[in-house]
Amino acid sequence: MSKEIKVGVIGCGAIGRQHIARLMNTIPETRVVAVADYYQPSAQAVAEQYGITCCATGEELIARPEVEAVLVTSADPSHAGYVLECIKAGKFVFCEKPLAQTAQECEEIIRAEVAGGRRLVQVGFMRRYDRGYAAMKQAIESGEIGAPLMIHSCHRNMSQAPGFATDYAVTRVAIHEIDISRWLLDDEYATAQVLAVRQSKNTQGDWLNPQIMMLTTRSGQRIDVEVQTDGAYAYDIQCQVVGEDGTVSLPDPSAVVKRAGAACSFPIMTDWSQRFIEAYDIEFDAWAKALLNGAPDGPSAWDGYVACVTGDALILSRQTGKPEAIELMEKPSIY
Ligand SMILES: NC(=O)c1ccc[n+]([C@@H]2O[C@H](COP(=O)([O-])OP(=O)(O)OC[C@H]3O[C@@H](n4cnc5c(N)ncnc54)[C@H](O)[C@@H]3O)[C@@H](O)[C@H]2O)c1
Ligand SMILES: O[C@H]1[C@H](O)[C@@H](O)[C@H](O)[C@@H](O)[C@H]1O
Repeated sequence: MSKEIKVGVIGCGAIGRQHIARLMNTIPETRVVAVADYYQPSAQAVAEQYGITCCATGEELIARPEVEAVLVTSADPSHAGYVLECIKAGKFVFCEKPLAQTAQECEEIIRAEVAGGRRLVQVGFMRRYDRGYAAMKQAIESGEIGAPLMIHSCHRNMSQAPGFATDYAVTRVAIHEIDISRWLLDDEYATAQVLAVRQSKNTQGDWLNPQIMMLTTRSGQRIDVEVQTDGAYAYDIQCQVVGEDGTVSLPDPSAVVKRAGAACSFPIMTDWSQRFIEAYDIEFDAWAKALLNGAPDGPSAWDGYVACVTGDALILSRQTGKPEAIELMEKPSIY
């Protein structure tokens, strides 16, 4: 590995372009050397902007000898295939969430990574790098609020891209709460359930909105997640952990507090890219430093797998109307 990690990026859409700018301008240890996108004009535009290589396919990018690490920011269904290809080539790969579409695909990735004997994969669960969540975890671990008993959380969005569907409320939206809640509680899930709730008139398409998702952990804690996929007043992420001696809550990002017209207010952000901008920077800074030390140490293929198994159970529960058990394979020792 060179001192400046040469990264290839597959997927030059919204987050791909933001991460490319981040890897080029904000993270000193990384440089993007090649891009690919199955919509060629998109990759060409980015390649021209930075004067870098435009590859015809993701596979070609992975195979290029100068590419030392790969960032996958293409559409969800393509993630697993590219991650497997990177493992086959022995290259580090950072995959935006979700790791795969199904738990079976995640198992295949885990088997391939374990066969190589070392971690290559990191999954883009960036909330673990958000200063607010990190401070909550520290407070929980300090023992100050006693044993955590439950989490109340909500994930409210203003809009979704065309083609959205009910299941995406789990696989694209609540997947962040699935990951962050087990990280905060340091426990695995036992059951998952979706509860029906009165539907919002602001829903912009033919899908269920809102949904309430319930999870229990092996030690009996309960997590409730209110998911508004669209039509909400802002992009608002909230989380409160209730312990036996106190609570900790996710702070809002810092903003000027205005007192005027007999009211006190502060603005709330409207989309994820601004709300978590610092978390993404910290996430990639940590990724680069870990690679230079030999291996990624952030969210792993195991974490991507647990998120998929949990998501599958939530989706099944919406059909069966009852809590579904979450059963995991044995955790390999490299995780
Ligand atoms: N961590 C986060 O907060 C976060 C936020 C946004 C998006 N994401 C994830 O990032 C990924 C991209 O999201 P986006 O909002 O940028 O979507 P997008 O639609 O704006 O961009 C996706 C890009 O990938 C390309 N693409 C699709 N399939 C491909 C394939 N098989 N091979 C190569 N290129 C392909 C598309 O042409 C497009 O340019 C998604 O998986 C999404 O879940 C994560
Ligand atoms: O609800 C959004 C999440 O908060 C973001 O972090 C992205 O993952 C995006 O794709 C989702 O639509």
